[in-house]
Amino acid sequence: MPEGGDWPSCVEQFPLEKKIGQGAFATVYKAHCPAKANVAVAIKVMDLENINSSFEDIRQEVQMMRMSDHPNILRCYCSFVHECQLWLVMQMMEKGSCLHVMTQAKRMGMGEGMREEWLAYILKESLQGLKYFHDQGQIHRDVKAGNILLDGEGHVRLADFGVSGWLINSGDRRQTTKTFVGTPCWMAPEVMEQIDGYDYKADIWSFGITALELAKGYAPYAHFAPMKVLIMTIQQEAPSLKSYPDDKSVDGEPFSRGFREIVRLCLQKDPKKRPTCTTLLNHKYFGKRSKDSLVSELLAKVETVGEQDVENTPRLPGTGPAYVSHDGAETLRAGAAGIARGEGGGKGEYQDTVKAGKEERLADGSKKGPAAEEEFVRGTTWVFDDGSQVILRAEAQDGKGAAEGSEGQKGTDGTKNRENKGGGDDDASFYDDFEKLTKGENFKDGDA
Ligand SMILES: Nc1ncnc2c1ncn2[C@@H]1O[C@H](COP(=O)(O)OP(=O)(O)OP(=O)(O)O)[C@@H](O)[C@H]1O
Repeated sequence: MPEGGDWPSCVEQFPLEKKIGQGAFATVYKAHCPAKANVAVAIKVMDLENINSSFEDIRQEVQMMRMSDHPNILRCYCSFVHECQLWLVMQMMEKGSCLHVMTQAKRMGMGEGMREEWLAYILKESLQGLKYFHDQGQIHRDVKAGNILLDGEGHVRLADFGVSGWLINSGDRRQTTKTFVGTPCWMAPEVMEQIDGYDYKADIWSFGITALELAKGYAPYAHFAPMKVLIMTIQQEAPSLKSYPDDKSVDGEPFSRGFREIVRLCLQKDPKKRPTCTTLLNHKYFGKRSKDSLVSELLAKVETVGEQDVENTPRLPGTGPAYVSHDGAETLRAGAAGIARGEGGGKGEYQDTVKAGKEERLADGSKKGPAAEEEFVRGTTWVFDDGSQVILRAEAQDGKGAAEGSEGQKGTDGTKNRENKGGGDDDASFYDDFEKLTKGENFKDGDA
């Protein structure tokens, strides 16, 4: 392994061979580095258009990534700018991400999700990597199966630390700053609400969602449109295996009590109640875990990345990035407070509610009594990967709320807005349109 020493930092030293992955913001290629004994590397190429951080910030973070030294953290060897792209030269993990492995396994007829002994090992290793970040006072912010990488020997490394913080929607930069916030399905409720801020416990929530994702092959609300994911996460009970049509493992076996317990502990809505990585690692569920069957029964069957063409598998609706647009700290702090954290949000009682002013409006246009005394902000906008937007707007003074759903990039000004300034019938038709808008119809095929 070519650790240490100076790495070259020019494109000529990394002739790209094959595309091995496609994310929302980056394309990943395989290359070999002649100056480093021809070692195989993975190069993540990101358009600078998508990057919202200063080069100094990125330089410092890459420096930190380069210095990260843990068996469960992906190494970043060097980075440089080429034309309008940022190149990150990283350690090659031959089997790609857990998401990639699960997609391949499904295609081979091995079913959806991983067997429990495989995923328990992967979770334990990932948790060790996450603990390393947390011990250094860092938050990962984007823990998910797509960011857990595997090699052929069953080594597990957490990737993309810090990268999410650099990104913005490349859409309309003129109008507003769009801060990358996360991927709705994995986002903790407190990250969505942005009321009191959030801390490293947000990663523990994402870890719990990832546990379910590995178990069943997709995140609990992945089939719902992003706005719905936000509302469900905030309003409903925390997801669990019960959120799926059946709660069995891919081999038809029920998941262990230990697994259910880990998921329950991580997916507590109150971040303070969630355990730390250390507490989780001390749980007997993570006691003795072997990679043997993962390697022989799964990884041995999965092709090495770069040996097959990368297909742009369409994303499920709730699995694309989401941003919050804001005009300043004030708005961001209040964030999605405009999304009702409904008292009516019990299990199976999902309601499309948007709180506006001092009222809570239901999907049928009726009102549901006085909402909690919260400060509402003007114009909190969630922007999703497909360009669709939902603007939650409140006029606290007169109690009349307005919510707009808009489809991005339509019309000459770049936006097509659907306005509603309060009022029952208008509300009902707004929600009809809103429902249509968020059904996922706007998700383009091939949006990977
Ligand atoms: N170091 C690596 N070694 C091998 N394969 C990699 C490596 N990094 C990324 N990949 C592959 O490339 C794919 C795309 O990676 P990328 O980080 O751009 O997107 P993602 O994490 O899958 O999705 P998103 O853009 O939503 O974060 C991964 O799913 C993985 O299969």
